[in-house]
Amino acid sequence: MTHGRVVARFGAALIVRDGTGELHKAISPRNLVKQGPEHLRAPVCGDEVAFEHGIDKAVLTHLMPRRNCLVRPDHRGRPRAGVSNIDQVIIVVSTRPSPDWGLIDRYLVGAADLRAEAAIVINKIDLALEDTVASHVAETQALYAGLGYPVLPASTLTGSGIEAMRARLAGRTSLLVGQSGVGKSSLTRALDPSLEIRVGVLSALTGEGRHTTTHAHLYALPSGGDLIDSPGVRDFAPYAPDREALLEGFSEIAARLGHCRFHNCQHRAEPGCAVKEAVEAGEIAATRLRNFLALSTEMRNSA
Ligand SMILES: Nc1nc2c(ncn2[C@@H]2O[C@H](COP(=O)(O)OP(=O)(O)OP(=O)(O)O)[C@@H](O)[C@H]2O)c(=O)[nH]1
Ligand SMILES: [Zn+2]
Repeated sequence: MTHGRVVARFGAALIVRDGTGELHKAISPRNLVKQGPEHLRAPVCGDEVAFEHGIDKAVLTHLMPRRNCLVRPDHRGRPRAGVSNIDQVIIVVSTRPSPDWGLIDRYLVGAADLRAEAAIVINKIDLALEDTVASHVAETQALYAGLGYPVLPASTLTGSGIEAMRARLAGRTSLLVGQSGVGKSSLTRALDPSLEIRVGVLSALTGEGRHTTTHAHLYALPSGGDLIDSPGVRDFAPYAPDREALLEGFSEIAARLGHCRFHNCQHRAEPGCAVKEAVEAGEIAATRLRNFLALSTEMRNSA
């Protein structure tokens, strides 16, 4: 029996990496996992597995318990397991398009929902910007670093910040997320210049090149750590509303709850609201409260 990790999945076909880094084509028996919700039984990218070597394909024998699993609704709204065992969510924003704080806050809650760490990369710092954009970027850095999140400025063009990013990714499994055009693909290539060749190896193994751009992949970085690139989850938001994750994603607001005059305070217009007072005192950013209230409402409505 060999221990391995699922690096990609195409329908029933899996690619599993063993401890030496060698890739194997594999299949999973239907009844590999007999208990639990249907959508969590099949192996996904990121899973730790055990397998036996078969005649032309490896055959999975065990699916190890997951540390976490990103669940997303499919096109019919049913839950589907995406990728698993994520230690860290890397939220990529850029100077152009300029950082969207609503999106950052949503991703932070998503990371908390996974019980994963979060870090923010501000890409394209090489661009000369108008003053308003430059100050918004500086505010972004100050706001989120002030909340305790690592914030890493980077440029795939000059290579600035790429080493710091490698250090941040080493020794764990990270998921890159961020809106279209911020430079996720460029960052992935900057982190691992041999990536294109390795994508080719994967395509050759599966015989289906086009899948490599539409399916989740787990890449071992030469500098250490694994990077998950998953086109389907780039815009992920928590699937199942989770109050605990919301509070963890807004820890500075969570710390004030329970200090308002009214125990059922909605933190909107009530007198004696400790959260609003903190905003007025400049201790909580107004946008953070706005995003917190918007996400709370969203979660209540979908609960
Ligand atoms: N000036 C500058 N441009 C960059 C940098 N990184 C990426 N770009 C450019 O930004 C554009 C988008 O980069 P991508 O890497 O495709 O962005 P992405 O986030 O992967 O986009 P999607 O695939 O749509 O999700 C491309 O034209 C890149 O050349 C950078 O550091 N500086
Ligand atoms: Zn209040």
